[in-house]
Amino acid sequence: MAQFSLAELETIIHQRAHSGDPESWTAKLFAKGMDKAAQKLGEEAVETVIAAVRGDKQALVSESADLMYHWLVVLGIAGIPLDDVLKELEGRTGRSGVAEKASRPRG
Ligand SMILES: N=c1c2ncn([C@@H]3O[C@H](COP(=O)(O)OP(=O)(O)OP(=O)(O)O)[C@@H](O)[C@H]3O)c2ncn1[C@@H]1O[C@H](COP(=O)(O)O)[C@@H](O)[C@H]1O
Repeated sequence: MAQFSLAELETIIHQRAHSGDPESWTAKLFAKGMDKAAQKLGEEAVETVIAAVRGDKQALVSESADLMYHWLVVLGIAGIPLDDVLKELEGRTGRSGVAEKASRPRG
C-alpha cells in the first residue's frame, strides 16, 4: 500500500503553486492559468485512454499519475478543494446521508 494520498499531493501542489520557484512545473501551470492547465489535463486524459486501449499497464499507471496530478492542478486553479469532490463521491455511495444525491440517476 502506498504511503501517499491525493490529499498530500493537493497540499504539495498548493505549496508549489505559490513557491515562486522558476523550476516548478506547478508554479508555471498556475501562472499560465486555466486554459493551459485544462489543455494539459485533456492531453493527459487522451494519453491515459491510449494506454488503456493498447493494454499497456505500465503506461496506464504512469499516465494515470500524470492525469491525477493535472486534474488536481485544474481543481486548484478553480479554487475547488479535493474534499468537495470526495464529498460528491461519498454522496453517491449513500453513506453521507445526502439522500437526494445518493438516489440521483447517474448520467
Ligand atoms: N506529480 C507531478 C507531476 N506529474 C507530471 N508532472 C509534470 O507534468 C509535465 C507534463 O509532461 P508532458 O510530457 O506532457 O509535458 P511537456 O512536454 O514537458 O510540456 P509541454 O511541452 O507539453 O508544455 C512534465 O513536466 C511533468 O514533470 C508533474 N509535476 C509535478 N508533480 C508533483 O508536483 C510536485 C512539485 O513539482 P514542481 O512544481 O515541478 O516542483 C512534484 O514533487 C510532484 O509530486
